[in-house]
Amino acid sequence: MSDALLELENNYAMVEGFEVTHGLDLTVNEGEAVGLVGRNGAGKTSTFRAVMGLTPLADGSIRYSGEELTKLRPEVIPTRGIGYQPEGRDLFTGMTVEENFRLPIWSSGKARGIDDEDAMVETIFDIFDELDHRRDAEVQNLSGGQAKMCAIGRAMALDPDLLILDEPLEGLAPIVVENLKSYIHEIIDRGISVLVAESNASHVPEIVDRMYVIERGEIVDSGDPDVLLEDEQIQEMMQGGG
Ligand SMILES: Nc1ncnc2c1ncn2[C@@H]1O[C@H](COP(=O)(O)OP(=O)(O)OP(=O)(O)O)[C@@H](O)[C@H]1O
Repeated sequence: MSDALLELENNYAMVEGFEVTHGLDLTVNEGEAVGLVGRNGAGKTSTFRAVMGLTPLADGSIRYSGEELTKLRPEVIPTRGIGYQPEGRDLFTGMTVEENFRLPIWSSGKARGIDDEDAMVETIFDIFDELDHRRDAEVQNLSGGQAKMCAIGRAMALDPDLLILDEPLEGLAPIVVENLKSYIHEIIDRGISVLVAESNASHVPEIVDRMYVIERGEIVDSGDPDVLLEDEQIQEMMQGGG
């Protein structure tokens, strides 16, 4: 028996009436950190949005702990244990850092079986200790690195078993990238599985155990990130975008 947590099989994701992934298969096993690497426009975001029920599939299945997700409404999916950090600076503006963490718990904490809202919020601030003194800051006033931390922290609010991160390191200064990587390592060390998209493949071997390469909506290779990134064809493919 496999210990698969998330299983995408034969996915054809549709965006604005166009098929943007073509028979995509991808698996994340329990406790695993997996990368999805490809140029901008390759289909990483569409794949993640399909998992979260935000982009429809023309065909295929997405199972999480054996349950078919494509039959669920999008608001139910995080309550099954999947946290999602969308690409970019997508936070609840006009609200503080702490309110961004509390909002998912207010709306869906009960459905996820979270009894102690305060304890959950403090667990997030324990990981992202740098945000502790900014807890009352409105999120639009955060630096780029702090905003990414807040977005990942918010994705942790429903105590996920799997965290999906869409380009968490994008647009950050090198020192901030190192900082973010150490936070992601801490999350992995806590036993949370991670699926992370990156268009800059160089960061990925330090974070993940296994990686998929996506090109024009298809998985073209998968395996050990260090080995894949040595491959000249993959190096060529990654250049000229991302
Ligand atoms: N709103 C949209 N309308 C039309 N086409 C779209 C839309 N969003 C994405 N696409 C197309 O879908 C394909 C996959 O895009 P997707 O955003 O999933 O790729 P990506 O690998 O995540 O890249 P990026 O990092 O740039 O978001 C691309 O060809 C893109 O042009």
